[in-house]
This record gives sequence, C-alpha cells and structure tokens, in this order.
Amino acid sequence: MGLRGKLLFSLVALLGVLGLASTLILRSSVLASYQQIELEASQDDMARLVQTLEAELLQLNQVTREWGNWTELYNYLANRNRDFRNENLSPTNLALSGVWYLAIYDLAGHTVEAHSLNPRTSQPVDLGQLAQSDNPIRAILGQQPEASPDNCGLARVAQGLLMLCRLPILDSEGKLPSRGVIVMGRLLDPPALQRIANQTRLQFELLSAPTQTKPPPTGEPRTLFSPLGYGPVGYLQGEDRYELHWTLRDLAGRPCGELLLPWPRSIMTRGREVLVQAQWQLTLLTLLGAFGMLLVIDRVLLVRLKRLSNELDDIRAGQDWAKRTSDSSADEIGGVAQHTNELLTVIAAQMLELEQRAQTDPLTGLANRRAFDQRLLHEIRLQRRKGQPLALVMLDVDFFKRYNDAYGHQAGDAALRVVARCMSGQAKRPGDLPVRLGGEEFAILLADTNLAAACDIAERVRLALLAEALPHKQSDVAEVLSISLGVAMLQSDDTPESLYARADTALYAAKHAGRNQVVSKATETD
Ligand SMILES: Nc1nc2c(ncn2[C@@H]2O[C@H](COP(=O)(O)OP(=O)(O)OP(=O)(O)O)[C@@H](O)[C@H]2O)c(=O)[nH]1
Repeated sequence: MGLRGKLLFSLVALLGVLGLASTLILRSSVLASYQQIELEASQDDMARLVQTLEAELLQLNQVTREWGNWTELYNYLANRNRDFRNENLSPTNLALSGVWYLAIYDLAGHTVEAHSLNPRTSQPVDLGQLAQSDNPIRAILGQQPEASPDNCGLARVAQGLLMLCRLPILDSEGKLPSRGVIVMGRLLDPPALQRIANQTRLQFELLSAPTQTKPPPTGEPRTLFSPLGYGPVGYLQGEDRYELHWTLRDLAGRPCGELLLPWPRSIMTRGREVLVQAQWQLTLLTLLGAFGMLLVIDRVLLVRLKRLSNELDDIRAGQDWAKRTSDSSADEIGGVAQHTNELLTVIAAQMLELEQRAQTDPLTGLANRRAFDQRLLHEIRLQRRKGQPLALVMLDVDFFKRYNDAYGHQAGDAALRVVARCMSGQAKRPGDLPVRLGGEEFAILLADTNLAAACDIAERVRLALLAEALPHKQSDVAEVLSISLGVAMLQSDDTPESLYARADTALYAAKHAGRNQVVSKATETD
C-alpha cells in the first residue's frame, strides 16, 4: 500500500472512531436532554389538566355560594314555603343552573331536599347512592363545612364522577347563623369531559380504577395536590408515547378514579430526527474535512515526495550523478532533498575518482588499456567524421627481462616509470594519449597527427629515454636502457584491431631491425 493509501486508511479509521464517539456522546447527551424536556412538558400538561378540572370545581363552588347566600333559601328552611319550592327547586330551574344534584340538609343533618336530574334533558336520574347511609360521603355532606378548600370534591356514582360542593346556608348578608347545608353536584359526563379536552387541548380519559404505574424514567416524580386528589404522577412508558396517570380521590379521601393522559413523545421523535440530521451533517463535514486534509497532505507532502522519488529514479537509472533534486523549500522534505543533493555530490566525486582509477595504470600513472580502447574507438569515429589523421605509436623496452634480472624487479618498476615520464614529456598536446598497455608494453595515440609528426614524437621519446641514461649492461644494443617503437597511421577501412596490429607489426620490425629505433608502417604495404 502506498503512502497515499496508508494515509487514507488511517484517516478513515481515525475519523470513523471519532464519528462513532461523537454519535455516542450526542445520543447520550442530546436524547437525555430531550427526554428530560418531554417529561417536564408532560407533567406540566397533567398539572394543567388538573388545574382545569379544579377550575370546574371552583365554578361549581361559585354557583353553590350563590344559592347558599340567598335569603329566600335561608327563609325556606324556616318556613318551607311551597311557592319557593315550586318556583326555584323545579327540574327546569335546576337544569338552568346546570347542576345534576342539589341537596339541602337542616342543622341536624336531615335531608330537606334531594334532587338529581340530567340538566341537559331535565329528566331525573338516580344518584341515590349518595343518600345511602353506608356511603361515608353521605355523612360528610350533611355536616357543616369548615375550611373552604374541603368543601368541594369528588364522589363516584353509577353514572361516573360527580363534582360536589357544599356550603352553609346563610342569609344574603351572611350575618345570621347558618340554618343548614346546601350541596350541589355536576357530573363529569362525556360532554363535560369533551369541553375540558377542547379547553386544554389535551385528550384524556377518566378511568374508574387506578393502574399500576411507575415513576418517570428520570428525575423526581411530580406530586400534585388538589381537592380532586393528591399524589405523584405515574408513568407507563412506550416507544412512541407516555401514559400519565394520576389518582383521583373522593371527599372521603378514597381513590375513586384515575386521570389518564396519553402523551405522544413528539419531542423525542423530533430529537431523534434532529440527531439523525446532525449525524448526517457531521458525517458530511467529516468527509469534507477528510477530503480537504487529504488534498492538503497530497499537495504539501505526497506530490513533492513523488517528484523527489521520480528525480532519484531518473538519476539512478541514468547513473547521472551530476543531476540534482529540485525541491529547495525550507521544510523537512526540502531538507531531505538538500541532504540527497549533498550525497549526490559525494557520489559524483567518488564515481569520478573510481572512473579515473579504472582508467589509470597504478604503476606509472599513465592511462591504462581500458582507457586506450575507449579513446581509440572515439578517435577513429572522430577521424572518420573530420578526416583528420590519427597515428598510433607502440613502444617496448629492449631486453627488459635482462634488466629485471640484472637490477631487480623494483628497479624494473622504476625504469618503467621513467619510460612513462619520457612519453608524457613528449606527447603532451590535449589530443595525445600516452598509455601503458601492460607489462613493459606502451603506446601513444596521437590525434590530428600525420606520419612524419608521429615518427618525430616517437624518435623524441626514444632519445629522451636514452638521455635518462639508465645503465643496462646486459643490453645488446646500448649501454643504457633503450626502447623500440613502431608507428602506424589509421587507414579508412581500419578497425581498432587492424590499426593496433599494424603498429605492432612496425614495432616487431623495429625489434627485428636491431631495436632502439623507430619503424613506421603507414599502410599495409609499407
Ligand atoms: N619490473 C617489471 N617488470 C615487468 C613488468 N611487466 C613485465 N615485466 C617484465 O618484462 C619482461 C618482458 O620480457 P620479454 O617480453 O621477454 O621482452 P624483453 O626481455 O624486453 O625482450 P625484447 O622485448 O625482445 O627486447 C618480462 O621479464 C616481464 O617479467 C612490470 O610491471 N615491472
């Protein structure tokens, strides 16, 4: 996998882990907040519902107060006037007050009046349970009420829940002592419940028996206190909705029913939608971020590394140690390129030295056979293009075996160095190449040199060595060390081998003719 692939993989893995972590954090924090919000909102709704029911009770209380502080009713308890009864306690009149139940008790708690009717139809209904002596509410109703919050409450009857209010019967001024108790009731029948639902915009139900519920999933349960009941709001939790339950109590404090408020979990649904949206946006942002980072890394790092790698590839493939990398920036990659260039300078110097060593004879410092072969090939091509003459001089030390034998191998080496010096001293133009071919065999390649000039140089080398006067007592041709030389000129159809062979033949001829002399062989027929 390339650097780009590795970076991509690491980036994707890293961002994946970050994305997962942020999702988990979002889920736990955001959803918990949303749940808290919806629990509070749902409990507020239940409290509002209870308050609205309570307002119904207050309204009934108001109607009851109007009757209880009415002098004519106050007098009726004393005189039992039939006209008053017929006029005010008729079903039609009671229906106008919207009450389902009206009872009047004297101070001893005996029933003076008890009417129950459906105010919507003005027809009598049987709410007789209220009058039964084993009903604890019956006892409460006939008693003189004391504290005003306790004078209203609920009672269960066969038709449903009845709201009841009871007040002492006083004169209009409220100055004379009470003559009894008036009780008024309104049934929470379906139309009444629907009206409350419309008013609160809460769809609720009245259950006849309490349900097994739990406290809210988080936080403290809200406890509501009201003339309708008291206690915590209980929950049944579903995926899409809560059911809030609150127990209603009658005037005797007994559970008499339950308020059920179904509460759709729209806040949580919205929270989940928001979370999904946020996750998508986060994912998009992450991908854009990753793409941007990759782009930056690509520009800042990968493209430059790739270029550096390509440049080094070129240098290696072409063995061109003079080339340099091009990144000159002041950062780390620029530093690597700089160091690479310094290494290339060292390599180039060492390669040059190696090259020179490979082309140099270590004993004499002259060019060696390898350099000679390359140069000869090059000069032949050049000569063919330009038509300039090329001469080759071959040299061989005379009776060198005897010299070695007589003066020792080291003296022989020293003598070879002298020969080399003589060659270099005479062949010193840029086009001249004095070479040690091996052993005591030497050559001089003379570019742009004709036969006469070549023979002249060869003769001068021979004389220069004689002038060195290295004693050679075993030589048959001189008192001192001497050389034989053969000169050949390049012909148009020559190969390196044929030119070499002709020069060698000339050298052989010089040896054969008595050594210590120059013999030329310009053409094959010479
Ligand atoms: N000291 C020394 N001797 C060398 C070197 N290379 C070759 N020789 C000797 O050079 C001698 C060449 O001898 P030969 O080829 O018989 O020729 P020669 O004795 O010079 O006789 P002619 O060439 O016929 O005059 C041999 O004894 C080699 O050992 C070298 O690098 N140093």
